[in-house]
Amino acid sequence: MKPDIKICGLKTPEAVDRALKRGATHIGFIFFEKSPRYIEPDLAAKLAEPARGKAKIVAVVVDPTNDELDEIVSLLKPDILQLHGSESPEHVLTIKALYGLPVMKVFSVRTADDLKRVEAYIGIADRFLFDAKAPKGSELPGGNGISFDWSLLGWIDESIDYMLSGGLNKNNVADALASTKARGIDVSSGVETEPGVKSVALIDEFFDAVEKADAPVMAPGS
Ligand SMILES: O=C(O)c1ccccc1N[C@@H]1O[C@H](COP(=O)(O)O)[C@@H](O)[C@H]1O
Repeated sequence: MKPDIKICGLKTPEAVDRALKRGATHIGFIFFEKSPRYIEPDLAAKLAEPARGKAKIVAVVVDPTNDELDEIVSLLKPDILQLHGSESPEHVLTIKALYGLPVMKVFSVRTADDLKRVEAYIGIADRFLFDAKAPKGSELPGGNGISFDWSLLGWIDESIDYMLSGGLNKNNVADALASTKARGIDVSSGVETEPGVKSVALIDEFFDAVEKADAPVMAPGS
């Protein structure tokens, strides 16, 4: 089955356009002010316009207040809220009830312990996203361009719908898909020339790598 592909941290019409042309199923906008990918909600709304009905529009927020969510939801009208902080199951339920939107809850992973609380969110979060835990000293909870040990996800049942992120790029995405049961992949730094600067060439190369990974292996002579 073809994986969902989310290109995250978009800030230009060129990058949005290329992601859509290549078949991104999700495009993400970052509403975390310390991020080099931060974008004002009104600008994100304009950039997202060509994606409506073609790809899911994802608002990435970190321990958001209701005021922040009110502004983002009313301007951007996202399809999904990506909760990338330490939102409790109760907070996720409150957000879902307030905004009526599906939630993708992020778990930041370095060790097996980081996955202990997943069960508490089953039946509450609509989807999970497993990302690498930020290195010490980083101000960003995500978007650090580093991977984690994917074998830690081995116990996660196939019935659990999750995306994978953290340092994915054209060189490791095939391996990531082969080594996990991720139904989707999410990339930001891996399609950038520097933090916050997306490259259409790298977006192309990322999609090429996913397509190659997905292509059936032909028997010799066939
Ligand atoms: O990208 C950011 O700056 C960011 C800031 C705050 C929360 C999440 C952020 N990005 C998310 O991080 C992952 C993986 O990024 P990368 O490919 O390792 O750079 C992705 O889910 C982004 O949504």
